[in-house]
Amino acid sequence: MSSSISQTSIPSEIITTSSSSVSHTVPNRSYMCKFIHEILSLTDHEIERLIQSDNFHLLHDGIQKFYYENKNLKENEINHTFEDFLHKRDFNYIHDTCSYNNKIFVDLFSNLKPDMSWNCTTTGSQLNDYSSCPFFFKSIIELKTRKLKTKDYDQIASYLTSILRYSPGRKFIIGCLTNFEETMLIMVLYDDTINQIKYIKQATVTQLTGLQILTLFLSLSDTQLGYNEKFINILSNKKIVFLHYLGRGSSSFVFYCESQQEQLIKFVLKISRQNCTKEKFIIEEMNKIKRKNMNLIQCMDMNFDDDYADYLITFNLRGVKLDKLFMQRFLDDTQLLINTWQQVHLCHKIGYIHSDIRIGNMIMYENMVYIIDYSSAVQPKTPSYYQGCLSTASNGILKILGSNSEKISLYYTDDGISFLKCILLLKPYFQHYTSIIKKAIEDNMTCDILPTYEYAMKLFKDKNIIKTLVFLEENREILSVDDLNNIIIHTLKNEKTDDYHIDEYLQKLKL
Ligand SMILES: Nc1ncnc2c1ncn2[C@@H]1O[C@H](COP(=O)(O)OP(=O)(O)OP(=O)(O)O)[C@@H](O)[C@H]1O
Repeated sequence: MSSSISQTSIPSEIITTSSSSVSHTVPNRSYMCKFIHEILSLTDHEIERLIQSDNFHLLHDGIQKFYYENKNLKENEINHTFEDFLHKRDFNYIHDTCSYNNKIFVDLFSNLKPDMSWNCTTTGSQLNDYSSCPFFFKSIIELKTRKLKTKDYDQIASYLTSILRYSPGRKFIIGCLTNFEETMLIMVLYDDTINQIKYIKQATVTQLTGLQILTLFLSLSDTQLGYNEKFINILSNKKIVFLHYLGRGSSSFVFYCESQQEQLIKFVLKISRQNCTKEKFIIEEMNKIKRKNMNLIQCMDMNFDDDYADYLITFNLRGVKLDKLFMQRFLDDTQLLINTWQQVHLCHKIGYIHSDIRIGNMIMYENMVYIIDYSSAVQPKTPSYYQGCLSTASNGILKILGSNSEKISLYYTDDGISFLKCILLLKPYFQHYTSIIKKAIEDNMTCDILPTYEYAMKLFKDKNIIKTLVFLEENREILSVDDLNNIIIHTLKNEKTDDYHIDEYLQKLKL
């Protein structure tokens, strides 16, 4: 399988670890080179005017003095000293984050720590829990005390990418890499049309000195950095208070919140870089046709009435991830499995394929399992870039992704296969292969997943669940929603019985 998989989709989790924690490094990241004025969308003349201004001179001379006084400091010391320097000059919102440990910050950057973060904080000069949410970041500065290296570009580019991929509607972000004598601007852009991130670095040919470029960077406005405050305003206008951070997906952060308007309503808020209208629509349509007592997640109408409201979605219940004990119950309790599957079937009934069925997209609430995250859902015969996870994708999908990176069509059966693969990955006899698949995702070696499934499915060909999987793979393109439902329910009901002749049942269906 080619590396194209990692470009068109964001690998997702296997069991509990978040998909996006897998890797923020893109192998062989390629950069376009542009002049400073192109990166900043300014003319040479505008840049010239800026650097002639009194404010620029004042800041530039201050940084120069700072540099000469502190050039012998160690890297971790210089961050802190530079923070002090900036705060004294009213740059209150740039923080030394070398050792910042807040959970959201740690999750956002996958345990790595940018040197300095330029945030939009509501609480003055202190970083607090929620000001390290991705959509509060304006930029990142990486401070080095040695010559800049290629790996430094990659490091800052991955920080900027993390912010960009979780910032609703944000098109680009500009960061700064400096050792004071040399400064480089890096721009990361999101091209929604081709679902790809692009990297731009500043051309080394420039008349400006490192200190001038750094001063110029610090003088940039929010808009020039790609930051848009309008989105944040919705949250403050609606007086939404964040109570708990619940987790993140590959394009969203999720919080338990309280609305401080008339009624103190509590709800789950997902803030996504992607438009959530489709996900909202699907959940609402499913709720219209669901049976009375069926467990199903619901959206809440918070009247966000704003352009940016499309990047927000609210849910009625706050679940928890399936823990070890519950996963065991999930495996043993046939009725629980059927209830969970029925939510996927309902999604099919309204004409959508969930396309990201995995344990990480199941939450537990009052002893029931709820399927979440309908954001990757697609309609059959509608080619699109695959956004689901790879660890539970059907072999059919894995094969196609291995040979091209174009849009692909999915089938309802793909969800059935993913559902059974979720169970398979938890089975004791499959654990060796579960580890291989998990490692393949972590190491970005997604090409190993398909052969692992193919090999293990031959090895365990007598297991009932594998017999169904083989049948579903063979008939992936032709099974109707109802046939698929019957097969899955039949398999779940009979999966644990030894004298079960699934072949006969499946052959009957084939006829
Ligand atoms: N209702 C909820 N209750 C508790 N936690 C939730 C809820 N909804 C989402 N979460 C948490 O937030 C995480 C991200 O949510 P979700 O999977 O919907 O985001 P996403 O960005 O669309 O994900 P994906 O990576 O699949 O594209 C979930 O894995 C889960 O941990």
